Amino acid sequence: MSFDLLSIMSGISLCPLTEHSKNNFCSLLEKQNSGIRSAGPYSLKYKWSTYDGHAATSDRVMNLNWIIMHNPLGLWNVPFISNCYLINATLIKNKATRPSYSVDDLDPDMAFAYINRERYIHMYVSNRLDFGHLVDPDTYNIKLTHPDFYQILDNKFDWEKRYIHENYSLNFHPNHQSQQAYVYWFPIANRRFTKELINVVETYGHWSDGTNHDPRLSGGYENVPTRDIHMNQINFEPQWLYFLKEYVRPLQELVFTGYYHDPPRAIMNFVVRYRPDEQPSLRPHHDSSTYTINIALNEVGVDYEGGGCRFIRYNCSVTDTKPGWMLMHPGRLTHYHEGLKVTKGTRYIMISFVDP
Ligand SMILES: O=C(O)CCC(=O)C(=O)O
Ligand SMILES: [Fe+2]
Repeated sequence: MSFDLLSIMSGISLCPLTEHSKNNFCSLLEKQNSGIRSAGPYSLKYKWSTYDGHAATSDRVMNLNWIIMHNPLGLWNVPFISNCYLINATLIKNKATRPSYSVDDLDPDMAFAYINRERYIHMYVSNRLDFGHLVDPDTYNIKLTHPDFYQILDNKFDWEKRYIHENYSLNFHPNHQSQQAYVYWFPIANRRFTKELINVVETYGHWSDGTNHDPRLSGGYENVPTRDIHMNQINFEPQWLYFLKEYVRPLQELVFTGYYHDPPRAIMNFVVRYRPDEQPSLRPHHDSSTYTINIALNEVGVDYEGGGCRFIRYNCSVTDTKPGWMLMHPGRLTHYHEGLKVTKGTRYIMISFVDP
């Protein structure tokens, strides 16, 4: 645990604070200078049901959830706080009120709250200011290239704000979807998403060799090989399937009406890399999917030249792709297609064969 002494106000916060949080803490304290205060950077998955016997009533559990939902705003006297709080320094100086973390076999946070209650030291939660959210140390892996990118299952709220395209919700406006030959086009991910995904796969670096022999597949054989990295190779498969369910499936239901498959299934989820001197193009084929998604990860004319996807039956080529925009098209039978030749630079796309 790291200690962050707040010099302006007399207090100690038991968690590293950002400048923004510090300022917010200080302005809170100016208004109410007493006791021990927890100010809002909750871990989103935190369960409030873990009080010891003294504090556990279902009423209280209800109330605390209510506070977290920001309704109504205020300063709340609560029986239990943990993870991130500010303690008035006078409580620490005085031996009789100094925090203690050990009582019988209680966990340290339970013991801390229990002793405060026994001593009539009030603990407060404020939800008046937004302090952001704590990450869950059990799932936040700082060894990953982009830990936040992996947080979709643990903190969907922040993940969505960080990675989903700012115009995603416009896809659901009537008549807003655009298509040609039943190839639909949607903004879905932002530039941070596309850049971080490229970084993650390039850092991993084990691209397939582009031959038909592919030990990653159950049959060991790939009929139409690309140079790619699968999501399970970067330990992102559960996260990716959740992305398909939460952000891709609703768009599919919008445009291919009457087809429901929740959750979507997908075994083949991979980033493809095209380069003139490696694999510049992909021969005509059908995908083994009910529908396929194809998200552009970088920018034509800037990062590469050429490239794109051509649907042969309709003589329809999509070459003006934009990073974070997703093509969605039927996989089998009608949408025989090819990857057009990249003549310069590197083109990256993210592909999923959904419901094979
Ligand atoms: O290059 C493209 O956009 C098409 C890729 C593709 O068809 C595939 O990976 O199955
Ligand atoms: Fe394909």
